[in-house]
Amino acid sequence: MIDARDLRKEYGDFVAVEGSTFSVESGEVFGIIGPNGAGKTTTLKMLAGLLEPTAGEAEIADLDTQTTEMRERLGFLPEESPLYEEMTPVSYLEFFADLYDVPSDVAHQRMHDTLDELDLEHRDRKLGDMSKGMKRKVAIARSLINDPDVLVYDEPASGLDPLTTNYVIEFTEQLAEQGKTIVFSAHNLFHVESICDRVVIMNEGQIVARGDLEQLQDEYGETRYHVYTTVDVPEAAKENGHFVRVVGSMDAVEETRAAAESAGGTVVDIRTEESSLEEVFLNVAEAGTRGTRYVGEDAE
Ligand SMILES: Nc1ncnc2c1ncn2[C@@H]1O[C@H](COP(=O)(O)OP(=O)(O)OP(=O)(O)O)[C@@H](O)[C@H]1O
Repeated sequence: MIDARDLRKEYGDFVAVEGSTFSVESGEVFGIIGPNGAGKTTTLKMLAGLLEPTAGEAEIADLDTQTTEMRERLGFLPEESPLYEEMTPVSYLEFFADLYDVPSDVAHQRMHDTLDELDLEHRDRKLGDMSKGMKRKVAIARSLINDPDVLVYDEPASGLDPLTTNYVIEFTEQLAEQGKTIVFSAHNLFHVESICDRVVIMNEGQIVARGDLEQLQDEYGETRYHVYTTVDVPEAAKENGHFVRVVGSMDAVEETRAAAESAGGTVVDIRTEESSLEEVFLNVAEAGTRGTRYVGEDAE
């Protein structure tokens, strides 16, 4: 559904995004994560046709992202979405429906259905008088007014309280269940982990790791084994009437078993724990940065 090939964006002599190649299948939820300044917003804006790549190209459903036809099939939610303060949610959404030539009866039904799902009241209140969470919901409704197949969401839950954040993340998940293809960036890796099928990790303008969570865990994470014993063993903690020692290898599991048996006890349970996306991310970030970021500098 989405094909990005060798995307590059330069601002003057600064390279914000370099050699970004990835594809997103129809119906997939695809996460772009990375530290501040990694190039996530720049990538998303190139996908949404709002920024022209310096080199490379992106296509959505075989349409170049710089074309109007493609933009009509896409819903973009910017990280910051300034809304027209004097408008109400209804007049604002009507305005955008008009831009997309959505017939007004269809637009009304659609906007109220979306606002119902988002639980947004006070639809005739001025946007300037609304809370940040309410404004975000209106911005989300705007991204859906043309009933797009593809959604590009930049930090959909940025700056929202935990309750509204959950609402927005669950809503995004529902959109995926309805068959929308979603590309989004987020700093909260727990959210990414909970709804993304695949992820790319960006650092300093480049994709430095990619895959589904299992692949990323295999490559950059570690398995921890929680070994439960009936007797105390070195480095064990007491837990619910047993002792538990957390180790990082099967050899250490066997050592723990031997220690328990020599103290007259046994191993009663072994549970495995995989790295979270957050740990994977930190491991990838620690693995190093690329060092050069300016046009003309030799890559290291
Ligand atoms: N218009 C611009 N002119 C010059 N540099 C820019 C411009 N827009 C972005 N940059 C730079 O490009 C780099 C990537 O920015 P981008 O906004 O894509 O990062 P990001 O990963 O989305 O960061 P964040 O997580 O902080 O939102 C940053 O170093 C930023 O300062």
